[in-house]
Amino acid sequence: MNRAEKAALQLQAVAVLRMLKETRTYEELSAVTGLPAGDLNRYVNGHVLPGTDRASEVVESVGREALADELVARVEFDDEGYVDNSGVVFDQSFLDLVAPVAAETFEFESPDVVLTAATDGITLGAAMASFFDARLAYAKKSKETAVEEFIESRQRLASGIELTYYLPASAIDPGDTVLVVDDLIRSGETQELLLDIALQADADVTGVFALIAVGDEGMDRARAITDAPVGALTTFE
Ligand SMILES: O=P(O)(O)OC[C@H]1O[C@H](OP(=O)(O)OP(=O)(O)O)[C@H](O)[C@@H]1O
Ligand SMILES: Nc1ncnc2[nH]cnc12
Repeated sequence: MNRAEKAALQLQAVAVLRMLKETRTYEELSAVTGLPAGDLNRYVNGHVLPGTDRASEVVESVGREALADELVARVEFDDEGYVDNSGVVFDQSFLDLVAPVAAETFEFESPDVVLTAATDGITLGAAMASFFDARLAYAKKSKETAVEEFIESRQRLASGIELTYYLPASAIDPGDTVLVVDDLIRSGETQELLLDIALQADADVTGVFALIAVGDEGMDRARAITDAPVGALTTFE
């Protein structure tokens, strides 16, 4: 490992520890990592960097299960079953850790474009695009100013209200590979619209990923549209 690789690993470990510290005391973090609370405090505050052996242990321990547990600790449901996931989608460092784990778990091929829906999908989309070194495109419920050409997809929801998403036509080229991501899938209506936009763009979908699936309906709906892998970090019933 050269000096730059060591430094990158050490900083990655600090990012993991900071993420875990959000929902834990130093004593609890010590119990999770097996490292002394005093050392953890110095790492998290940036006064000292962990040595490379400790750093690689910390980074390697953050698999799907650890991130899924963290996600569960950060989301809240209201009385009607709606999810408040701002503790996750407002935390870019957490999402940056999710990207490599999602890529490995679901074996998504590296895409040309990560496609998501504004608003709450954007931070996850940015993390995934950065990990894959891909472009990020987000469809919006309104037309972007000064853009002439859009791909648009419209659907009438169960409520009778029509939902339309617009994507600037230049965002995806024919033949691009596209990974569709979103923070949450419930009915799958949003995914259906995003997949339709990818289809209209003549793109190849390499996968669908959500942080949170509420029930199976949305995931099943996505699977009915694409043969590519469809996965969520956590499914809530
Ligand atoms: O599977 P579905 O039933 O379609 O629900 C999932 C969608 O709902 C939420 O977005 P919302 O429409 O609330 O827009 P926002 O991101 O701007 O809050 C969420 O960010 C997903 O995009
Ligand atoms: N925040 C949310 N929780 C549950 N289902 C949703 N569908 C759209 N937004 C949602």
